[in-house]
Amino acid sequence: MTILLDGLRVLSHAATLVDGVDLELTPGTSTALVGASGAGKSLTCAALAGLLPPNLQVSGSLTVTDGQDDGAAPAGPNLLPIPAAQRPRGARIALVPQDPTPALHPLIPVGRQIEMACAADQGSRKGGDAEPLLARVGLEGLGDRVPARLSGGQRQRACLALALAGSPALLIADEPTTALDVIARAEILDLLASLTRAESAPALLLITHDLPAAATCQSMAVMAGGRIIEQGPTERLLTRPAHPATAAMRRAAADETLSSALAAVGAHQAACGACQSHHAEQPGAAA
Ligand SMILES: Nc1ncnc2c1ncn2[C@@H]1O[C@H](COP(=O)(O)OP(=O)(O)OP(=O)(O)O)[C@@H](O)[C@H]1O
Repeated sequence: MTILLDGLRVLSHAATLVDGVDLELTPGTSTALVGASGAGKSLTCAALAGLLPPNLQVSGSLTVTDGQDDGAAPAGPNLLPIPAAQRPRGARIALVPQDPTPALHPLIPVGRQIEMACAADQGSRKGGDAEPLLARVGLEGLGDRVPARLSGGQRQRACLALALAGSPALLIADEPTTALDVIARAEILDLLASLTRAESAPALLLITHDLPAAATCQSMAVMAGGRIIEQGPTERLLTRPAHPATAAMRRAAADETLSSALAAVGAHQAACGACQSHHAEQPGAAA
């Protein structure tokens, strides 16, 4: 199976917001979509997921080709003009939002919400079984809790389970770790990586500003000004970026780490200096 986005353009009146984006995604692989604020990442993903606001015009094609990757299988219909809810089963593209709270019903236990999503996917009135999905995202035994009784990381896991209930060909995670502490962040990145290794795994597209998070993906696409300026294996882009904007992002990420470490060392030395002179002034302090 291959998910092929070809020549995506998104326009708002005369303004071109996304300008000729091509992506090829295969189930079981992970791709990070990175770029500065306003580069066009969210609009690209909204177009992929069939969730663009109605004030925007879209052109290009998005096809999900089923079967073997030998080019023999016919491509499906162009999904770009088809809204998310009307896309055919097996060609669905799920978007996990940055903030899980508004995406979950506040009064319904998350297990029930997942059952309803499974039932909707199967077109049945009976609830589906939430347990396998709860287990897949590490929420075993927590299905009877309403979202307010879950941590931020657990709510993000519940959103992932809801997205997986539709058996998507592609799972898009939009900055899924922004609101999380470092431990929950690492756990969600680990979970996303494990989802792509599972049997009948979807393709994963991770939108992020966070280059260390992008490094957990096999490949990376860098956006600027509505275009993809560079894409390829993550290891190559992070070690030998070809485009100056990718190199600048890499330097900024490295400087950020270095400057915060230096600031922390400086603060520590200042505190130690103050502490030592305080002790030296005390009667009986060792010289
Ligand atoms: N509904 C809309 N109508 C008109 N312009 C829009 C709309 N949504 C986004 N834009 C514009 O399109 C451009 C790309 O926006 P987009 O949200 O895709 O950027 P982004 O790369 O996801 O940024 P960020 O990382 O800050 O979320 C921006 O200039 C933005 O102002």
